[in-house]
Formats: sequence, C-alpha cells, structure tokens
Amino acid sequence: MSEPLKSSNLTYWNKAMKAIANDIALSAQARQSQLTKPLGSLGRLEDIAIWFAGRTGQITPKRLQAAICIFAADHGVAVEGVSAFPAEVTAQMVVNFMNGGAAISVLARENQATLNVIDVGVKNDYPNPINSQGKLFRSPVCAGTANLRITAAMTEAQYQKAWQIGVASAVHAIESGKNLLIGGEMGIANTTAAAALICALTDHAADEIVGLGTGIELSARQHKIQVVNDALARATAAGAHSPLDWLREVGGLEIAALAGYYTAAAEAGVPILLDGFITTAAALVAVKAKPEVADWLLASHVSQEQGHRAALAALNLTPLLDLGLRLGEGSGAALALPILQSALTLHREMATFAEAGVAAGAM
Ligand SMILES: O=C(O)c1ccc[n+]([C@@H]2O[C@H](COP(=O)([O-])O)[C@@H](O)[C@H]2O)c1
Ligand SMILES: Cc1cc2nc[nH]c2cc1C
Repeated sequence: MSEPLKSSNLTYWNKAMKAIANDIALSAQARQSQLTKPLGSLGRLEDIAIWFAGRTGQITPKRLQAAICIFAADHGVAVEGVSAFPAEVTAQMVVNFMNGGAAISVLARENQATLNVIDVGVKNDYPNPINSQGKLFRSPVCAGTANLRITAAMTEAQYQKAWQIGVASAVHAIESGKNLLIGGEMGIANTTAAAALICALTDHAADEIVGLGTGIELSARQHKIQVVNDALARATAAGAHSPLDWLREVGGLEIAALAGYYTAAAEAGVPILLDGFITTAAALVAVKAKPEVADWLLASHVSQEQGHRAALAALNLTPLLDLGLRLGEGSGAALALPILQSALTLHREMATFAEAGVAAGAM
C-alpha cells in the first residue's frame, strides 16, 4: 500500500512537554529493591525499568508496542563521491524494506514491531510494492537535497515540511497505540550530512566525526572531511546560528523528519529508542532546539561510524549495545528491543522477597 501522509496535527510543535513522574520512578526503584535478587544485580536493566516507570507514570510499565518509521531521502552531496554506493540505492532499498527483505524488515518481524517507510525526498522512481510488510507513505518534499558543500541543503519551507511529516508520523504511531517510537533512515550520503550537523552542534572537528559510512576508502574519507569543512565554512559565512539554521544548511530531509518525529514523541510523552549515527544527529538537532526532548531518549547502540560515540556523549547517552553495526534503517534499535522488553517483564513479574519467602539481605 502507498498513500500520502497527512500532516494533520501540527500543534505538536511547540507544545508543552509532558513531565516525568518522579514519584512513580521512586516507587519503581523501591520495587526493584524488593525483588528476589541482590540489589543492583540486574545492572542497567533495573535502571531501564525505573526510567520507563517515570516516563509512563506506571510503577510496573506495560509491554512495549514499538513503531518503526524509516524516513528515506536523497542527498545532493552524493555527487561529491562521499559514499561507497550510488544514490539509486536509496529508492531500491525503499522497495526492499517494503518487500520484507531488508535487515530491518526481518528484525521488525522478529520483534513484533510495525514498520512504515516514509519517502520524504527520494530522487529516483520506484514501483509501488505489492503485499508489503508495512505501509509506504509517499510524501516527498522534493527530489532530495541540494549539494550542501556549495549551497544550503534545503530551503526554509522544505525542512519545515519534512519536520512536519515526522511530527505527523509520530502522531499516527501514538494514536494507533504505540508506546515506543523508533526512527530509522535510508539515504545514500547521509553520513556526510549527519557528520556536518554533529560538528556544527558540538565542539568536535570534522576529523573526529567523519567516518567511512557505507565503507569508503581511507583516501575518500579525507575528501569527505574536506566536503564537511567546506560546508561548515559556507554555512557559517551564510550566517547559520541556531540548530534549525544548521539543519537547513547541512542536514537532510530524512534528518529533519526524524527531528520532528522525536520532538513530537517527547511532547506527547512517548519514549524514543535511537538507532545509529544519523538518528543521533537528528536527536541532537531536536535537543538543541528543545532541551527537554533529551528526557525521552534512550540509546540502543554505538555504531562503528567514527563520530557516533561523541554524538551520544553530547546527549549524555550511554548505548546499550556495541556490536560493530553501521547499517542504520533502525536496525540497532530493533536489536535492543528484547533487552528493553526483558527489563520491563522482569520488573513486572519477578517475586518480591516477601512473596517468595526468601530472606532479604542487609541493604
Ligand atoms: O546508522 C549508522 O550508524 C550508519 C552508519 C553508516 C551508514 N549508515 C547507512 O548508510 C547510508 C549512509 O552511508 P553513506 O556512506 O552513503 O553516507 C544510509 O542509508 C545509512 O542508513 C548508517
Ligand atoms: C545496501 C544498503 C543498505 C542500507 N541500509 C541503510 N543504508 C544502506 C546503504 C546500503 C548501500
């Protein structure tokens, strides 16, 4: 199925943020201390259960119903030879996602998550999928961004439209009962845009952040660093200042949509599970524009892309997994889902010392 996505509820932008229920988190912490295990022995799983209690307002949070939205778009900077793959792959992978053959298609099935793909700016044509796994929303803002090395990647109207499509995607998922939002992305050359954004929004130099993306040679990485530095200098000269200026100048349509998706999820009080390098760049934009978004973010994994660890650190996030992934599509987030589910199920279903008749240790 393929349909346009209506950006129905734009009031989510600039809405007041839902508060964290600290009293409920404290009750969840007290429950953790009563479960039949030495306190702290479930490590970060205990923190995860308490984190979700504070966000959901439930001492024993319900099972997670995850929505995965993949935002796909092309990048004008691909002409600079910054990727190991041709730009045509963006459209081809959209079809693969829908046909069920991509890594994220498999992982979504494996973890009972819904998978929707939102085309916010794929350049090449592609056929409508038949019998697809999820829904395809064809909402292209334009046929990809401009080359960020030589001009602003997007116009004001373009990045705002992409942002609003992300907002509408989050609203759609939340209104259909999802209580965990995962964003994924597909866009050849988007590690160049993400690296430029991370450099602009943190104190890091391009050499610290630019990586090999889909697998470019080390010599090509030097050129990619030059492209990022040229883009940063150009945008600085053009007067880029705010996080949204930087998004427009050096970002991407899928990155703008992800930033809107995360902001709307946080405004609605729905937890967000980040994926890799590009989704973290989008989260950085959202947090710099609206700092409270940070309270709703969890990091699934640290990608092999060089600058990901620094970007996560800038968000004060500690990843759950370090598996050497560098795929994107939401794959790392889908892989971390069973860990989150187990943390919540243990918290809900384990017996307390009193219930089990087990002697509690000195605490
Ligand atoms: O998420 C990551 O950490 C990640 C790291 C490297 C590459 N990717 C994916 O690869 C594509 C971008 O790589 P590149 O080399 O074309 O810039 C894009 O489709 C991303 O989903 C994703
Ligand atoms: C094949 C392929 C699959 C991807 N999935 C996300 N980014 C990707 C980039 C390529 C090249």
